[in-house]
Amino acid sequence: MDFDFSHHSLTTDNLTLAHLARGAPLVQTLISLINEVEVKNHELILSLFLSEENHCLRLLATSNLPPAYCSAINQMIVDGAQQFSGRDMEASGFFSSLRDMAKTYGLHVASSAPIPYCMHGTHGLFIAHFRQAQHTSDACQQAINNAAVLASIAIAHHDAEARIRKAEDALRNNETIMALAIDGSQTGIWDRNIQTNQINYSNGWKAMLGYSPHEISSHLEESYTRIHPDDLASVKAAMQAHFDHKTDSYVVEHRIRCKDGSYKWISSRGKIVQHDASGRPSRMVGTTTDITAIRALSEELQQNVKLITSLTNEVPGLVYQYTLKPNGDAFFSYASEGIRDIYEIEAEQVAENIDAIIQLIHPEDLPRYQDSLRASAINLAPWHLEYRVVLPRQGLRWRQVDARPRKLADGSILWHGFITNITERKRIEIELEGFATIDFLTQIPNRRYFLARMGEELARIQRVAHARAAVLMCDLDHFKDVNDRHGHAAGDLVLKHFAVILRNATRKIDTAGRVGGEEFAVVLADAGIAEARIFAERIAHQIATTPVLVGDLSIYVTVSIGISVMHANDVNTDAALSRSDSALYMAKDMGRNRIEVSDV
Ligand SMILES: Nc1nc2c(ncn2[C@@H]2O[C@H](COP(=O)(O)OP(=O)(O)OP(=O)(O)O)[C@@H](O)[C@H]2O)c(=O)[nH]1
Repeated sequence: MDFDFSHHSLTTDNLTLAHLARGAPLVQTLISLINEVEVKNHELILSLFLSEENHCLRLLATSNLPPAYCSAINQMIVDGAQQFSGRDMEASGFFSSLRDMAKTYGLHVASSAPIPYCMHGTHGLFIAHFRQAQHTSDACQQAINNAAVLASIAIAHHDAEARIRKAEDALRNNETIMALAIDGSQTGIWDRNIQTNQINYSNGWKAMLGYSPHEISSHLEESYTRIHPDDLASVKAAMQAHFDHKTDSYVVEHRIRCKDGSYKWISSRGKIVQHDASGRPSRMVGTTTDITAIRALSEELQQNVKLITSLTNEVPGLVYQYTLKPNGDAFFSYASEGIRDIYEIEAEQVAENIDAIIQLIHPEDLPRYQDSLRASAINLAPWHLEYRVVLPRQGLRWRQVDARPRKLADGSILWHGFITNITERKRIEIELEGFATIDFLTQIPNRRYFLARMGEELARIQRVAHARAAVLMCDLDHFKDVNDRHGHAAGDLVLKHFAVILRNATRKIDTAGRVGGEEFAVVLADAGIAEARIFAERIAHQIATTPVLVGDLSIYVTVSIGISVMHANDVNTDAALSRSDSALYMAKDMGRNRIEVSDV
């Protein structure tokens, strides 16, 4: 039996659109649509299935289709959109199996209509059943097609709304995160209309200064009254620089008055974000961050640095930090003002390398200086040294260094230490040493005592007829090489070793002394040239054949010796000494490791 579907479809459209306008849930809208079509034909049962991504059908809306039959359709797989076109259903394998299944539920498949989606494709399809077997009229098919279009609109509308809701949720979420971040960073936001000079502040901005949301006006001029008078010029200059395109953004730190009259330090940043049609800036937005606490902390830090600097500058001498990099680069990472007195240079001169200092160290002390520093680095042992410097203004001066090394993660070594002026102490020490009789290093008579003993011997010769005495000057050969090759400490051991040889070789009536760095002298009482030569040969042989052991090293040295005898008519001790010295000079000249006798 036929029905006037064309009149009916108009009512259905309106009803469906009314549902959409009301924002009714999708399924409710679709069921109302289905009811509207069914109510005009009692034999018709409409059902709407969505096609899933896995090519299955899923029931979305029906009023009268038996649930068990719906579940069976839900399991069916559809192979393509073309099968959904109603008139072709006879040709479709899907519909022939659907028709067989419908019969088991006492129903007859009448027709179907795809639910269009965009230009091509479908959301799914309407399937129409009849309770009695009958022909589907064109008008009926038209009504089903029309319902399919309306369903498509309802589904698209629903999808669009869902997308908008999702975007709104994401935006709200972002806004919440942004608000939390701004709150947590003690930051307020401002927005300035450059042409009207109105500024709007966020509530957080106002709260930062202790104001409630309605307490601050939006006049630019009023904002200037809150800026500390001493900072106003720099704030305006920073703003102008940005307006004049001299800066990418407006950035300034200044003080601002709070509601209670106190001042806070703030960091204000902003940027022009809009221009009017003629290109003039029209809007600027920015942030204001409370940096009072950070400023206070940095001021405290600066005070501490000042305190440490003035303390180190007050300490007499040079307080310093010295760095030795794994690649050998060395420099003073810190040097107090004392460097001007200790080395007569500026800290900057040694901030990158220490050449300026190396040049000032006395050449004789430089090897000791470098050896001891190296040893401190290798053993990570405290560095202590007394050494001489030759300064442009002060001349020869004594310095003492004391420093502690520490190894850093990158392999560098860092010393913290100080260098003091010990010139006066050294002067007294040297003076006192003059009064002493024993040489500290070798523990044999020193030069002063040796000359005194020589004087006594000369007096004896001048007093006693036929009395004799021989004078030997001994100088170790190439001693500088020993120092250079094995270090100063090894050189000291060699000096001590030779002193022991001399002490063991001399009698009570003889005197052996250290008269210079590596120079030794001997007075042999009651001895002439022949006895002196035998003595000289003995000690020369001993030193040449008994090595000094330094660790695994055996250091061999030789000695050159000059011999002369004292004369009763010598005016002083210098006479015999200088004759022996000339003979020694000859021995050196003739190739070293030799004994030469003065012929005078
Ligand atoms: N280890 C050590 N070396 C010293 C001491 N006093 C002086 N010297 C060093 O002795 C060396 C003497 O060197 P030179 O005068 O050039 O003589 P040399 O190398 O022995 O050469 P010749 O005498 O010509 O064979 C210098 O390098 C001094 O630094 C000391 O107390 N200990």
